[in-house]
Amino acid sequence: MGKAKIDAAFSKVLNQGDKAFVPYIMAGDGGLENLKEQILFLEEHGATVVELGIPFSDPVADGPVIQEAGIRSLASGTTLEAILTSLEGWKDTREIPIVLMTYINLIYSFGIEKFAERCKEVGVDGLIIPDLPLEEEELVTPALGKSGIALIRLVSPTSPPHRIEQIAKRSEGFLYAVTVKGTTGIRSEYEEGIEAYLQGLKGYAKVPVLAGFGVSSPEQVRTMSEYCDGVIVGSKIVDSLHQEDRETITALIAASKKSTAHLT
Ligand SMILES: O=P(O)(O)OC[C@@H](O)[C@@H](O)c1c[nH]c2ccccc12
Repeated sequence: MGKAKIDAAFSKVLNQGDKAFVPYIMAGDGGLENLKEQILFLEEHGATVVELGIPFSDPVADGPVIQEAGIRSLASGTTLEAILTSLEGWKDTREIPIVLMTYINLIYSFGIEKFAERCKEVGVDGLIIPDLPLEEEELVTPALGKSGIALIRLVSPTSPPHRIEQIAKRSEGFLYAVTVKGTTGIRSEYEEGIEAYLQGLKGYAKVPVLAGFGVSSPEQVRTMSEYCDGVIVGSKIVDSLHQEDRETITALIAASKKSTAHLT
């Protein structure tokens, strides 16, 4: 459970020569009653860990596709407690580790200690809290440490080097390397810099380094994975689930596997 479960999932994938693939989905988009089927689908098709977004009224770090998914989810009545209860109901059915992506406000109003305990109970293995800066981490790290839940840190190319080093050294579960400055779609201009940036992170991090933001095609999955341990794909997965286009999802996951690495 927890951190150890995430570590084991990455070791397994990386030891067999594949790259890690972490899909992001918004809990309750398409109805919370479908969460189990959605996650088991991702597990069955070879995802390494699922990043599960909790819908929130003020999602400052989410892009437009994810924001829309959050609005749909909230409109269908999804609550944090209902998500946790759903996860608890079938925790023995899944093997894939679950990482919740949620803002600090939600955790704070739930109660930090209570939240960490509840996460452990329902089989949540890690947390991503995008609006929790390094300086404020102490707010949650004692409770998470006690429950064995990994705190996944994010770094971005705009973080100053000493800060990147500090964050990377503390990383647990995996290090989330944001690969774009600002908006997506200008990847080719960054390619050279990105390679050095990701390889630099690998030098500091004690856990796998995964690249996220703007990865939306099998080709990008392969290219980005060359420089690190794998990728996180959000908007494209959320959009494909919403469009009921499961083939796009399986093709993205397949691109992280060694056996398809030669295909274009
Ligand atoms: O959507 P993209 O470009 O594929 O990037 C993943 C990202 O959306 C997902 O990990 C995420 C959703 N909300 C976030 C908030 C902060 C950081 C990351 C996220």
